[in-house]
Amino acid sequence: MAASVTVVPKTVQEVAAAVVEEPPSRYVQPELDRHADEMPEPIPLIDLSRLTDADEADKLHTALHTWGFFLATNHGIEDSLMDAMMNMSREFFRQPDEEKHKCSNLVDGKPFSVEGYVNDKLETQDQILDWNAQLRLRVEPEDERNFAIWPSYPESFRDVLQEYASRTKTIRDLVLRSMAKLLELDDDYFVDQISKKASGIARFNYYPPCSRPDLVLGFKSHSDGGLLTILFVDQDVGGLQVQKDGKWYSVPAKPYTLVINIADCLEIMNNGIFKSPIHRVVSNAEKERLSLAMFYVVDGEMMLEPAPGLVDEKRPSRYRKIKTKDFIDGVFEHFREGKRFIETLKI
Ligand SMILES: O=C(O)CCC(=O)C(=O)O
Ligand SMILES: [Fe+2]
Repeated sequence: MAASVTVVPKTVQEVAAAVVEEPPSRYVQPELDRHADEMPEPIPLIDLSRLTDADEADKLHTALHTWGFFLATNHGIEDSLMDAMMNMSREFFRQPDEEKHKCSNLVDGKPFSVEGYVNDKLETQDQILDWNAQLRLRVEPEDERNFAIWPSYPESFRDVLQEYASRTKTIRDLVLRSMAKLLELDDDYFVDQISKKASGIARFNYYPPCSRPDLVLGFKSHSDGGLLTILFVDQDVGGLQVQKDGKWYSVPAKPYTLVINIADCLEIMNNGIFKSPIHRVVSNAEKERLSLAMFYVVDGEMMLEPAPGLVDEKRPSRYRKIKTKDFIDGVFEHFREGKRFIETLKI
């Protein structure tokens, strides 16, 4: 086992700015095969304004069953709000380092919080880092928004994010209700699991171009730890790939559509009927890429377990019960090593 160390690396933006030819070895993925196939059939594009129609609900069912991902249109967020959100993010990341560090998650040089302009903890010497800088901000519960750490530049960042977050929360509930219906649960089953203490994190990802995209990953292979993720990807810059039956497929970037995926807590709650997809992001040499992922989780004190209505003799519970907080801690620990904690809970 590698010796444990706590080293705070430079953020990837600082590293990327200094790199001329080769990325430092800490970022180099051994034997990376970044190839992905075209999807045999495109990921279904779901019209969220028509989810009560049987044909649209069927499409959602197919998407969740096949990919765990779907593309969403007519989601209720105006193009202008999406543009504003992405532009704010771009402006934030383009600031000089000392400005961004005002939102740092460090105290005395050590990471203290999941929130902020993030420096990930380096737990071991051989941990490989992603070619990706992040700003993470808690948006739920609303009364726990820590504005002290939210960027004050660009000036309207705060208002735009609050508006954006109120829209994605509505989308979250709409999708959770549709999923419950597809699983023949009470429509509100999943929504009712979300108490006032449930959290929502906005994660702004910034992927600098990399001179050697064949050596690094923007985001290493993982599944999301929460309940549901609502992702908004920069126009025209691809890179997201999803795994199915051990093969990688490219997820197309489509302007003004959202990419929504099931995450691990929901896989447990639906007893593995819909899986939380494994995905990653490959880097590119020319263009910077941005994305904004809204992660929704249940309250940390809640016990995670399959919905009783989805457990019977034919389909016994497939996951061990666990407190959500312990689950999320396990997700972070395993992610650093490129592993998935959910695998350890399978019965
Ligand atoms: O940037 C992307 O397309 C995906 C980001 C992602 O997977 C994540 O933030 O968990
Ligand atoms: Fe993800």
